[in-house]
Order: sequence, then C-alpha cells, then structure tokens
Amino acid sequence: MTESLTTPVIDIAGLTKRYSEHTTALNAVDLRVSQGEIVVLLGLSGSGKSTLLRHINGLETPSEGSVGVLGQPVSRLSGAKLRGLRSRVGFIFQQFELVGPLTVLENVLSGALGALRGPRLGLFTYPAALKRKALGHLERVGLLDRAYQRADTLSGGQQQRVAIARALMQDPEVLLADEPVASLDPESSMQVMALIREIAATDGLTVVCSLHQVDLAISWADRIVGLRHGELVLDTPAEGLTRAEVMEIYGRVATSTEELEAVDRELRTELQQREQAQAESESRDPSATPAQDQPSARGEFVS
Ligand SMILES: Nc1ncnc2c1ncn2[C@@H]1O[C@H](COP(=O)(O)OP(=O)(O)OP(=O)(O)O)[C@@H](O)[C@H]1O
Repeated sequence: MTESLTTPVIDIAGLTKRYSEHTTALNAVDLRVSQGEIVVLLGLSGSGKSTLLRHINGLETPSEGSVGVLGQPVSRLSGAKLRGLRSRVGFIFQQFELVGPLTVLENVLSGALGALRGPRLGLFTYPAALKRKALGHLERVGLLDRAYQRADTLSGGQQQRVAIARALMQDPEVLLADEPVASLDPESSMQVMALIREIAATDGLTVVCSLHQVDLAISWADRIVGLRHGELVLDTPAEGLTRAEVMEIYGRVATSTEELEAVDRELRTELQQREQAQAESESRDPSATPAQDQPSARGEFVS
C-alpha cells in the first residue's frame, strides 16, 4: 500500500471537549478513518455525535487532544487555512439548511460560494460553468426538473437531496452528515441514505454520518462507532453485526438499568415515528410500499 492509502483521512487522538465544569461532551476519543470508509456514529441523544462531527470540520476547538483531517491539524488551523480545509469537507444537516424562498439551483450554487469572491444575488451573477456544474449535480440527485422551483416547495427527502447536491459543489473529499434522515419518512430515508452511499462510492468520499437508528446504521455503514456519554464504547465493522449485538454492547457499558431502558425507549420511539410517518405517506399515496416491506422497518428494529 502507498503512503496515501495508509494515512488516515481523519485522525483524532485523545479528543476531549468540555463545555463547562459539568458538561463533558467528548472524553478522550480516539478515532482514525481511512480513505473511502463509510462510518456511522451511533448513540443516544446527547452522547456527543454532533460535537464530534463539528470538531472534524473545525467548527469546535478541542479542550484537549488533536483532530487531523486530510493531513491537516484542524484543531490548530484558523483563518484562510481553516476555510481551505473546510472547503474539502462537505456537511449535511438534519434540517437541510436550505434558503426556502430561493430556487433549488441557487441553493446548490451557494455551495460554491467559498470559491467565489463576495456574495451573489440572483442566478445571473454566477459564472455559466458553475451553473452547468450545479445542474449536473441536480441531475445526479434526480432533481434536475426542479432546478427553478422554490426550495421550500419540495418534500423533505427532496430538500435533503438538494443539500447533498449543494455539498457536492465543493468537490469534497470528506462528507459529514449529522442525522441526515432524522426528519424523513422511511421511504425518503432509504432513498437519501442510498444516494449518499452511491455518491461516496463513485467519488471515493470518506463519510462520517451520525444516526440513531441501529438497523439503518448496520445495513448502511462499513463501520459502526458507538458513543455513550462522550466516550467511544464501540468500534466495529458493520458487516454481520446484529441489532442484538449492538444492544448487548450498549448493555455492557451501560451503568444503570435506567440507561438501558433509555436505549430501548429511544429505539421504540424511533420505530413508532417511522410507522406513523409511513401510515401518513400511505394515506397520501395508497400505492406506497407497506411499512413491513421496508427493510428499515423489518423485525430487527423491534425487541
Ligand atoms: N454549544 C454547547 N454548549 C454547551 N453544551 C453543549 C453544546 N453543544 C453540545 N453540548 C452538550 O454536549 C453534549 C453532547 O451533545 P451533542 O449535541 O454532541 O450530542 P448528540 O449525540 O449529537 O445528540 P443528538 O442526537 O440529540 O443531536 C450534550 O450534553 C449537550 O447538551
């Protein structure tokens, strides 16, 4: 193997983040991610997933430890160097963060703003080559026919696909996604996750994505990293892993019955929300696939 293949794209060592005397969001986390790996961060609400992702693109500064990305010491960069690194790291959010009244195309183009001088107002102010590139990305995410529609007229799944197209405008080498399907119904969730995987495979992207759906994480990721109270408690290949094994690991590290019950409660709530969303989407479109036929809603989710 050449040096570039063996050097991790993300190299986190001893990362601790304290927000206050009482809030330690991350505690001595070590994580190395290789080029092209698809990693899911799994954990309950408040376990530190977002905080970890935000350190990877330099939105947060560690209290202790170091964060290296693409060979750069993110935690020590600032100004133009930090912006330069961030331009190589795409970020997708749970709430899409699109500008609703703007067209889909303008939202995608805004992903290239880092490479342009000054703000842009209106489609005509973007270079033609960039517009062609943005339209190409919209085609890739299956939304070329929506280019001139207002972003807030699209469904949640479509808006997340626009956000993916926007992230691609940066030509990222690393893609971070913070609960990208938490607001979506099961069918849209599957489509969005499949799209991210397909793009990552084609473009050789390294992906770190936080989720709290255990079944989805197992079926989608190459590797599962589990966080609990800011500590890394699980780091294992996803292949062959079962929900029961994940729960068992959480069980072993859980210090109280309450904690185990919280894990179970969260999983059950998730399932109920998915079933409700599925029922709603079926009542809107009776031809929609029944919930039990969705891979994400099959038995492994239910205890
Ligand atoms: N800016 C902040 N200031 C103070 N505390 C924070 C801040 N950001 C996060 N925290 C705390 O750090 C801990 C980890 O939060 P984080 O958002 O990383 O968890 P998470 O696993 O992403 O949760 P969720 O799934 O709900 O998004 C929580 O206790 C949270 O309240």
